[in-house]
Amino acid sequence: MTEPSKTESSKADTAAGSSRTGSSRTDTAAEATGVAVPGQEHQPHQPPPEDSFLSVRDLRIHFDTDDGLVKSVNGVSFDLRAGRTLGIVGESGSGKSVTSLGIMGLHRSERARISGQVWLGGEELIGADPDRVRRLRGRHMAMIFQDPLSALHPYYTVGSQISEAYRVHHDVDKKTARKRSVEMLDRVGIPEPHQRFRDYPHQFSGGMRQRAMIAMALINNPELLIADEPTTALDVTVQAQILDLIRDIQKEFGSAVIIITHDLGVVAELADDLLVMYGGRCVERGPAEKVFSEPRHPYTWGLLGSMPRIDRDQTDRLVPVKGSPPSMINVPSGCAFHPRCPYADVPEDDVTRTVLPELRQVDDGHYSACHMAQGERERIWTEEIAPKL
Ligand SMILES: Nc1ncnc2c1ncn2[C@@H]1O[C@H](COP(=O)(O)OP(=O)(O)OP(=O)(O)O)[C@@H](O)[C@H]1O
Repeated sequence: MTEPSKTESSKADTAAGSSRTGSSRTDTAAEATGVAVPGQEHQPHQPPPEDSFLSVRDLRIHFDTDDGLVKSVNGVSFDLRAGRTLGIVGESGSGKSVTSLGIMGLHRSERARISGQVWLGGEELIGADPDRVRRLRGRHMAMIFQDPLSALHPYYTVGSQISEAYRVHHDVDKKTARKRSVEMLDRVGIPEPHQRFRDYPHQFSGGMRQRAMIAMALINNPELLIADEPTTALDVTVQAQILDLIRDIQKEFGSAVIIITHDLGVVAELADDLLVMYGGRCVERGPAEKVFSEPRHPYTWGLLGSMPRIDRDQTDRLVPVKGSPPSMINVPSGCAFHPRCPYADVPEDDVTRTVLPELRQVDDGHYSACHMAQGERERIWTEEIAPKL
């Protein structure tokens, strides 16, 4: 990977798509990238596949809180090739944002315990020098947050922040950076971008702030773009524009994209692959079309509704699953989904309560972490349960 410019500043790091305050739950006071989870620090290092731009291996992120250890992410692994889009779905609190902030190296609190491996373009990030991670983050990765105010500094004009994000990584004068920033504001649908360039964030509406943050995230044509609910605050027309823009940037620059959303229309439209999270784990993963048409985990069945279809309406959202998400301090034993699983009561099914189901291949490139979708239980699943759903 090309070494980014050495003229980087922390303000520019902010502008390039990392967070001013991180998330509200991310401590920016310390610069450490976290401490290893006890017992996990001796994982053997396996190099990622050559065709993968981002490889995540056994990522675990826990937080030491006054109430106990919050086990937000418990062993997530995947590969993402350049030019591909991975959709991450799951209920609120399933660990989607913590995973993405972990990939970006944005868990800076000393209370964060992080282990596993994150390889970006062949370079390992977990445990790497924080300055190096910051440089990579500004130049090669960008993140679009749910809350644009977390990325925009209130004291600087929107235009100056976007320009600064560009200048940090390109040896250009202010005029050129300004021209490029105005172009980006225009591309994300900000009206009168020349005038709006001089406005402060509070002078923008919520939707415009979201678009300005997207402009800032995309200005350096990031090779990895993580979009966490990128279009939630926007009306349908602007949503479509933003999704088109993400797609255009991806096509033009072959970026790898991770999209986190509750909106099935967005994943159906953008994602090549889907990763379903529950209780900080990946419970199902595979080509989006397969996961939509033949979901193999009862949780995914629940989320998608009983008749999952790839051609869902744009406004469809993930369906709430009966029962409550697990506590991340006392994650249920065995399969964390078992207290809510309508099929955990099949005869002699103690295994769901005691044995953690591994993520196993159930079809070509399609993985499920459900005892029922594996081995002996495959028959119960395919012959008795699936036909009734
Ligand atoms: N800094 C932190 N300290 C303690 N717990 C945290 C911290 N950050 C996140 N958590 C907890 O980790 C769990 C996963 O949170 P995360 O934000 O990743 O969920 P999510 O799937 O992104 O949800 P949403 O869809 O609502 O954004 C939650 O229980 C959350 O409260």
